[in-house]
Amino acid sequence: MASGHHLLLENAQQVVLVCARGERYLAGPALRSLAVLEGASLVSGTSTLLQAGWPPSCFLQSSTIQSTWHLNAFCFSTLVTGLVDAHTHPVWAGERVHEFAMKLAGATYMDIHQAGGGINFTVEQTRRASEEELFRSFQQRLQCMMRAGTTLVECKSGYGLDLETELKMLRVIERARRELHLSLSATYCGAHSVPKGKTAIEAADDIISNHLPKLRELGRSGEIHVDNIDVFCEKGVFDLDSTRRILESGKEIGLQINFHGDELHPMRAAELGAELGARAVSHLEEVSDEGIAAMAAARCSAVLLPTTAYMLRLQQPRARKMLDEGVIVALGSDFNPNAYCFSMPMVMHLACVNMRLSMPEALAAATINAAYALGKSHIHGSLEVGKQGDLIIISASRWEHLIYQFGGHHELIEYVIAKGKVIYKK
Ligand SMILES: N=CN[C@@H](CCC(=O)O)C(=O)O
Ligand SMILES: [Zn+2]
Repeated sequence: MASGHHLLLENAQQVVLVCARGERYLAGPALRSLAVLEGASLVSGTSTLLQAGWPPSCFLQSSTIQSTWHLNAFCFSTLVTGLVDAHTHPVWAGERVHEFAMKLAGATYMDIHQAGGGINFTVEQTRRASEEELFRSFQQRLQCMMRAGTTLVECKSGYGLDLETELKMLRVIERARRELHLSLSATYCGAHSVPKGKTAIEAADDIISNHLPKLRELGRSGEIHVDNIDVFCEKGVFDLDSTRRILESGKEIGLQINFHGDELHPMRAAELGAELGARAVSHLEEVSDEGIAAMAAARCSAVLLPTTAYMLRLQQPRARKMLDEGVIVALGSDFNPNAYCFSMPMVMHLACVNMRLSMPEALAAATINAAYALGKSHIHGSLEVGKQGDLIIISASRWEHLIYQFGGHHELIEYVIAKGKVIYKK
């Protein structure tokens, strides 16, 4: 064994790099086959082993590795780059299992929302919860995501709506970023719903005049780091004009635009996202043909959320048309009290069956393309030199088992490794 490395994984059946030429995303024909090494080994740490003549694509670098691991005899194991979850709402209090029963009995998402349930119900519970309480439940949810193979996760605020509670949520996300092993992308989603007692225009004014200046101040002082800005652009929530005003103001203070659009009604949100230079628009069940073309041209990624369409029995987003037109398709779990799913392997399975993605398309959407949607594909989303050493080890001869075995990820995932360090062992 050569010296100088920190993590050496030998004799894997397959090593799934996803891509190997520094691509920032995969779209079009590049999705037909992923970069997979057969019968390979991998090292994460220093580049010493390059001298031992190993293929350079097997070398990762991480500056934060604490100890040396040497895992051998993986002849029945496959290494896969860590999964990226591009859309979650993981910080909240209370529960909404009763609403699942209402939906099964025929209520729509908007029936429940307009009757004061849904997001507004969770807002009341979250406002009452202490920061510590929110952190504890958030930490447990991140653990569940991690055990399902997620190593980078987007985390939204948006169950506060008032400045005080939005900041409480963002502090919880910031604490997790500093204390826990997973990588996080923080999203300010103060326009997730119109708060009681305000119109959408008043809520937008409050966000633009009060929330965003405070975020800029806290970002400058280093107290809270926010990456993205989000709005729920939907009929009866924020219309296109209010959405535009909020997103433009967010962009002015340096946030990446990444918002909910064209979910329940066609809103021309995709067209807006393309025009504003958004990194991503999520949902898109009701996207127009023009919206798809505009997103492809603008390299604005589509974050598709198979759990939502499944849970709410919505029409599926037209993923095949998006892929055929060259849109960068990413996936997210949409974990929230409405769609309670931690598992990106299950999300990929649903994307394949219900949205007709191939397995390579689904894995790219849950790794390099999800990282692109978060502006992080230069360090996440594939196993390549210079990227963070995030990967999972599954007990299977081929990576496709991770998607094929629906709900089987707990049995399959043996190890989760983040920044070159083992953070979970089954
Ligand atoms: N559509 C808006 N937001 C969430 C649902 C949040 C909730 O119902 O609490 C979503 O992405 O599905
Ligand atoms: Zn959402």
